[in-house]
Amino acid sequence: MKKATIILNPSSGKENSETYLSFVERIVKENAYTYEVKKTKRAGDAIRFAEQACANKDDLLIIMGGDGTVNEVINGVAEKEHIPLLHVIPLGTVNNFARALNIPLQIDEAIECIASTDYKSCDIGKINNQYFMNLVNVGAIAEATYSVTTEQKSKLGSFAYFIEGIKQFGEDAIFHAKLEIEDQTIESDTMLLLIAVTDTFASWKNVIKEAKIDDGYLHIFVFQPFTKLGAMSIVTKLMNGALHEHEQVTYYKTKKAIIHTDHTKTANIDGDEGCVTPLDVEILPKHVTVIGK
Ligand SMILES: Nc1ncnc2c1ncn2[C@@H]1O[C@H](COP(=O)(O)OP(=O)(O)OP(=O)(O)O)[C@@H](O)[C@H]1O
Repeated sequence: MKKATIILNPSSGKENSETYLSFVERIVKENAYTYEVKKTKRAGDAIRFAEQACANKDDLLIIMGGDGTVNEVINGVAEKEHIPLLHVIPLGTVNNFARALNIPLQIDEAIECIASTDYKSCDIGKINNQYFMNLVNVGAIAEATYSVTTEQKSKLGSFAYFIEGIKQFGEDAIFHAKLEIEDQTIESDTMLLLIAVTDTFASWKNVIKEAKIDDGYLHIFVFQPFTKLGAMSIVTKLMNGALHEHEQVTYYKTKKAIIHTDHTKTANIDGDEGCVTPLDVEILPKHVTVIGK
């Protein structure tokens, strides 16, 4: 029989992931898997459980949680020789990765996809000694998003990030960045740096049109300092999938970059506080196989 691990984060989203467990177990059994259920209690648990699933040579690893749990799993499996097929049941509030993979956001439908044979080989990003599957951003505006609470996210969705981000606008949010991209060195004052692997940003799918989940590239956007009014036009371009067309945004497509900033900045990795600059970023092409399209 095939082997599966189910990692369940009881604290994700509406905190109702456990109510779906028996349905997941039923579908897993019907598809001829033996399985183990592992419930997370704190940060880092999903990394450990994912490492164990690799060591156990599991065939399938099901993630019942939000983007934070998916990110931990990616960090657990990234360096391993055997990586199980991954499946995401999107139980968070934002679920960017599931959206990028066209996984149904309707939970019962996402559970039924366990039986699907639509597999996608996905790129993941490596940043210093961490991994990401969706998005890294750097800057005070990005840092402000740490203060977004689960309640705000549940009520306002992506707009919760914009509301917190906009509070940070001003001179203090400007920093100097030096980007080494292939044989170019680019220097710029900026308010925000964005590095995307997928086309999905703040729960909006298909807005970073340049980025395909399996194209083998990092998609880097450097935002020159902008005003609140300027931000409106940037958001409009973003929502139309035309961010690169904005005159204050510069776009680079690359497999690798080194990013320095003039003072210590922390990168926000897949929505959570991550590593401190300088950032050594690279793409690992088609590194994980995931159920999705
Ligand atoms: N039992 C638990 N109680 C409280 N927090 C937990 C528990 N288990 C894991 N966590 C925390 O939950 C985080 C991930 O939560 P989740 O998967 O909902 O991510 P998220 O980023 O909030 O998702 P989304 O943005 O999609 O809502 C983990 O990084 C860990 O810190």
